[in-house]
Amino acid sequence: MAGSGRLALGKLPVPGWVRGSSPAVLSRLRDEAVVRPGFLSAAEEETLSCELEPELRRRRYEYDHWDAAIHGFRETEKSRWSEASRAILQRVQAAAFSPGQTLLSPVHVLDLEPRGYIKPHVDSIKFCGATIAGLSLLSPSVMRLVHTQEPGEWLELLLEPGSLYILRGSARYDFSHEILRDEESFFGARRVPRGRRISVICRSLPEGMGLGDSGQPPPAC
Ligand SMILES: O=C(O)CCC(=O)C(=O)O
Ligand SMILES: [Fe+2]
Ligand SMILES: [Mn+2]
Repeated sequence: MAGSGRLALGKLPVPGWVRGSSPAVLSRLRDEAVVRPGFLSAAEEETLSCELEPELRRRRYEYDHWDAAIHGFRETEKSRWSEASRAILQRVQAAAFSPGQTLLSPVHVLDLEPRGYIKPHVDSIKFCGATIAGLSLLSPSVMRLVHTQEPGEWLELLLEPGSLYILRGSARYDFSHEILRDEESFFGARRVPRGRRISVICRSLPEGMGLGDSGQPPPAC
């Protein structure tokens, strides 16, 4: 089965890009922490990175605020996209969100330098709804999810360039997520060397939250 990218774990087939603390956790989060490797074609990856590069290059990487979740990063909130990128984002929307969900309108773009990493956190429930979907570009990385009440329950997602991950429901609310720093970047025994990684993150609005009186979208998470 290894050749097909799936490992049999008990009766449950587990994709080769998800690891977990137990079959029970893997089974419970099967539809709530999802990775789709190769979601983007090589041409689509190129389209996004070429469009993002000039905007990101104008910014400086930020480091080590003592309480900050993200280290070695620059970011932007992007509302205007080329037609080709809009088509990609629409594919993300169709793959990750239900028709009833409204998306936060600027898309969050995060550029982590090779030494950059994201500490465990849960995205703000004030500003983000039940679903988070992210495209990864340039470098592979490992995203670890840990249950906030039961630290023995965890999941690791291998995020190759061109992959899409989706966190929803319990994986989004009850588990923290983090991107491992280079020194700790292993997927099981497999070393996943970190280079510069760009992520493009779409989020749903909290349920019942429209644009409000101001007509302005809420701030990003
Ligand atoms: O880079 C990612 O894919 C995740 C970023 C993240 O967790 C955040 O901005 O809250
Ligand atoms: Fe996050
Ligand atoms: Mn954030």
